[in-house]
Amino acid sequence: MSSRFSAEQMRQYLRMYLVIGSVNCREEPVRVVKEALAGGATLVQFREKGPGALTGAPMLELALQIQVACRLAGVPFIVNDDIDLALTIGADGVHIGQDDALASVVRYQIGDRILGVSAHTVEEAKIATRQGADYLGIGPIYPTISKDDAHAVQGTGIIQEMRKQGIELPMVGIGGITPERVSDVITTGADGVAVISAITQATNVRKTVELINRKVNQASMGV
Ligand SMILES: Cc1ncc(COP(=O)(O)OP(=O)(O)O)c(N)n1
Ligand SMILES: Cc1nc(C(=O)O)sc1CCOP(=O)(O)O
Ligand SMILES: [Mg+2]
Repeated sequence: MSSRFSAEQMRQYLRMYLVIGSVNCREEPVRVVKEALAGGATLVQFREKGPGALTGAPMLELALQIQVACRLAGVPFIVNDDIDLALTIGADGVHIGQDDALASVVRYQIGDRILGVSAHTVEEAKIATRQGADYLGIGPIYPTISKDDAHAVQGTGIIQEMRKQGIELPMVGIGGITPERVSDVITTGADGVAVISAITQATNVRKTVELINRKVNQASMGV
């Protein structure tokens, strides 16, 4: 089974994918999300992880506030890692990695909600496809400050390799992506970019998201 969305719709959602948790933000996370949505973020992932991450009721409250902001903007809301949280609050989907629950089991648990899976190799991408993933997160493309246990930097070559080897699933590049790097990520075959710090640490979140969106559009049109 795949999600309620077509692959083409999924590709559109992946274009400017904000990944965010309170740990990543200099200012109030809900405000950052609202600014990013105003700038045209197309998908939002709640990733409450790392030193000082919220737990319990405060974490739930933040998730709900971000979900409401996404609903009002008509943008799907994805939960990272925590399937129970996603099901409890009625999120639009989940993102899991290779060290998280098995994708085929998660697909069964979440029905036709969106399922994103991290893949670092062509083999992992093939397995995730068979197990019902709707999209792949490929990274880290560049060095990242936002994930302590990130794999070795892969460069855009991994995206090119995945496409060359016949991986057709919608795909997003992640890790160290800045507006200047968007073009290379898209032209090598990604449908979009997933970004934490370049947005959450930006002095102007809305303008940064607008710029990334513009770069994704230009690169996908070959401009
Ligand atoms: C869009 C996207 N791609 C990759 C990841 C990383 O997932 P994972 O490997 O499970 O690592 P954590 O984010 O859970 O630390 C992601 N979250 N989103
Ligand atoms: C959450 C995450 N996953 C990665 C992977 O390689 O799978 S890299 C990463 C962190 C991305 O944050 P930033 O945009 O600040 O580099
Ligand atoms: Mg994970």
